[in-house]
Amino acid sequence: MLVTSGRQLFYSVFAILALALIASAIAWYMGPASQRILVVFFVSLIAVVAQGVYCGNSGIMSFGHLSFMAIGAYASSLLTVPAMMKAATLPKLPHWLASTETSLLPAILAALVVVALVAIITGVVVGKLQGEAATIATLGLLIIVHGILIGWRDVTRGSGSFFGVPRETTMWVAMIGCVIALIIARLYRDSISGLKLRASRENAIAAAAVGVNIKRERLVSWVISAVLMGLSGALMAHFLGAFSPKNFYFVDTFQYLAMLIVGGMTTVTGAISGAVVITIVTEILRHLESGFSLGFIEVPQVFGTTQIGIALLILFAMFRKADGLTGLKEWEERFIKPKRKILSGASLQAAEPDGILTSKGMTMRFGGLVAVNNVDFKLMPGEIVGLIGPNGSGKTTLLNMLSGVLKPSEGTFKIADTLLDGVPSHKVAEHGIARTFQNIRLFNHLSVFQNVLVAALSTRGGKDAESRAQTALERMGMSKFAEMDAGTLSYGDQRRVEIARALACQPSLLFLDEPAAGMNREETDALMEMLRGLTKDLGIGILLVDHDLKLINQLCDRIAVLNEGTLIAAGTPAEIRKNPAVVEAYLGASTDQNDDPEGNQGR
Ligand SMILES: Nc1ncnc2c1ncn2[C@@H]1O[C@H](COP(=O)(O)OP(=O)(O)OP(=O)(O)O)[C@@H](O)[C@H]1O
Repeated sequence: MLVTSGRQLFYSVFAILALALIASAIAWYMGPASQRILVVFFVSLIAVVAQGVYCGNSGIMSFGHLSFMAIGAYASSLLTVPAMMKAATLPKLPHWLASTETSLLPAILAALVVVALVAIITGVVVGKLQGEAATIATLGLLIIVHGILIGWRDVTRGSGSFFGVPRETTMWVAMIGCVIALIIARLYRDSISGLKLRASRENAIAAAAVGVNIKRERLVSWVISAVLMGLSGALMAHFLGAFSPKNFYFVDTFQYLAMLIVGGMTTVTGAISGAVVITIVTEILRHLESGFSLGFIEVPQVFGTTQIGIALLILFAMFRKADGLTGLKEWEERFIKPKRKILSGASLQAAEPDGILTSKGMTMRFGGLVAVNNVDFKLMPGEIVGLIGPNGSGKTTLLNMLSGVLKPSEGTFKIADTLLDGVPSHKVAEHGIARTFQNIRLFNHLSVFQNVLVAALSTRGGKDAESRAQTALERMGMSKFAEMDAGTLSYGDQRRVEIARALACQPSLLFLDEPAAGMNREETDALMEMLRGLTKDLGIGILLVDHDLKLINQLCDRIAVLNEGTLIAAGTPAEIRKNPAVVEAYLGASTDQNDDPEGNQGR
């Protein structure tokens, strides 16, 4: 399923086809030299867009993707090189491989299967790592595969040239391959998997909290990008006719990444723009590299002019256009407004009305600091419980444990009879717990609608996702902002969108971490009404952390008080107001609670 407007996709695919055909027609008219440049451009563009599928959507830079290009090149060439040639140049090949001689298409398909298998294995390993560690692992992959290619002489001819490959990548073959790759990359970006991955790139903790299985989505994009990379390698091999491991190492990695960075990592538009700019600059600099005359002065030959020029271009892009020349949006997302069908309102009723949360002995230690100490706690659907305490008393840490963001040092918690301690955040979300964050964690560069849709798609098996997303936005009064980027909204609206995103999960229990922060009194009162509605109409149980004691007192059925990580009191608002331990710890011993029955001091 695709999650973008059909209109936008139609224009995108149409533009890809039109551009490819126009470029091919011009090159065909201009002759063989132009056609050769265009073949290299098309094949390079496949590699760039392939890297974008992983790097752009996941936000993790990969230095290792040329390994897949190499595997695609060698695997397909081993199948297409004539048997007689193989007998002469690779005498130690296994018999079945030495005698196999296929045409280009089956060879490519077989090579892509090999690439996909290697990608699945390496993807599982790389997927265990985060951020820079994952990037370094991809660098390791590049070096390992390069080493294998050099060492496996019987199959690859080592560091020597692998020659005799039929030159079957014509301009039209390269064009078809490129168009297929671009369309796959574009469709992937707006597939359910692509959207979830982009959400995790924006904010991994929030994505997991709404049910996104980030490891799985990264693996999917890794495999798709590897297969496209393999296609690029196979086509490159059958264009060059001869190649060696150094064609798939650092220099070309740098070249393709430069195209991606300069154009814009996250879009197909960016990949195309980057490939065009770098190809033109490379062609110009290559001509200048051997020296040139300015009329009055002779500029001598300078080796490395091309690489230096591209590096300067990257620096320029980093300083002036950090998101690349085309930014974070596809061209059609900027110019063509999506049309959404209004779907009949899906119910956001608590999906597990008997999903009672019970925790026992919850403890969290950060080194020597006990942030939460042996806390027992209960929350039922349909009730609102306030969690209060001075700054640093452990409220957010408790919420983080109960939502799977942090693994408790000790203690257990369960929903109904299902034990959840140690369960990752995305699985906790599937059991009916949704949350918002103290420091707003929206997917800033996704639209408001996409923010909420990700949550709906990732929970309840994705059933009625669009309809749930629309209903959640309506309930929070945010429908009017649906197509705006979430990061551009005011603070208060961002908090409302975060609650709408949590509601789209159709939770039984909702944790709100300081939802009224940044709101004025009027907005806070409206929020209070809205939260009451959630418990009454939908039967959702709310755990509310806030320093606004007026809000807590007026809204909550029960209040739990933490001090220095320990639960010091629990009871009705009236009981808590009279509790001397609370007054002592929370309001300060000198404060007479009767002076302020609304308890506004803690704000
Ligand atoms: N990831 C972490 N690593 C180390 N210490 C942490 C971490 N998270 C929280 N702490 C510490 O644990 C204690 C409890 O922090 P927590 O944020 O849970 O308190 P809080 O009651 O939510 O505070 P506030 O009301 O200011 O939000 C603090 O001393 C804090 O510095």
